[in-house]
Amino acid sequence: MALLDIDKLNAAPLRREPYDYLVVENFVKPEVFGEVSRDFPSMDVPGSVPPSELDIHGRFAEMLAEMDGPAFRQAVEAKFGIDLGGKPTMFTVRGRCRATDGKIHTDSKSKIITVLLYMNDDWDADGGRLRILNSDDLNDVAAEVPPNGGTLLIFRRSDTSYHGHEPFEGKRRAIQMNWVTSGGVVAWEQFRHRLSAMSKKRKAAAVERM
Ligand SMILES: O=C(O)CCC(=O)C(=O)O
Ligand SMILES: [Fe+2]
Repeated sequence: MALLDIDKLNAAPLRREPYDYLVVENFVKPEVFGEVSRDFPSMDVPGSVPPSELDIHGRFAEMLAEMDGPAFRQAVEAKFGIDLGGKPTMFTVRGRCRATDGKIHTDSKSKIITVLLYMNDDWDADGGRLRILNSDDLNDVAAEVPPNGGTLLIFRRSDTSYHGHEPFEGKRRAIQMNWVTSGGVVAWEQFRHRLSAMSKKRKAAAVERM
């Protein structure tokens, strides 16, 4: 059975202002969300981690495979009027938010489309709600997306695709998927993540020795 509600994505309006984006609540079908959430990989590090560094299994693995499959790609292509054939995908997973996360940015130029899929239960906190911004000002808000379980946000990266959120510290689960310009980008990003993970482990070991 499909875990993702592609029909709901097809029916969602594409917003054009301040840049191209759309939001779909309950994109992960509510009847399977609990199982997907149960299989979310356990993560002890903050920051975004590539799936290759995690124990990806069960329903969560099935869901990533669906996101990486042709039905989802074709729906995004139709919605955004874009050809993603031959463009590699890149995934990262986040389990925790640091107080320093959420600063305004547009995403790097190598990203063509950014997909965010949130995996929290209902979100009560004031912080951590992603804002689609009209400018590089966190109060110049076009839309706010609470990272509730199953909510999908997709936007077309551009020099003005400003987004960010008020600080939040603690458990905040999200999957980011990008279609990127080339395979070299994916290799470079994975290398960068590995370096960063190594340096975090070294720091943790140094603290233990103290
Ligand atoms: O977690 C989010 O809501 C957004 C994260 C983000 O913008 C990023 O990692 O580039
Ligand atoms: Fe971003």
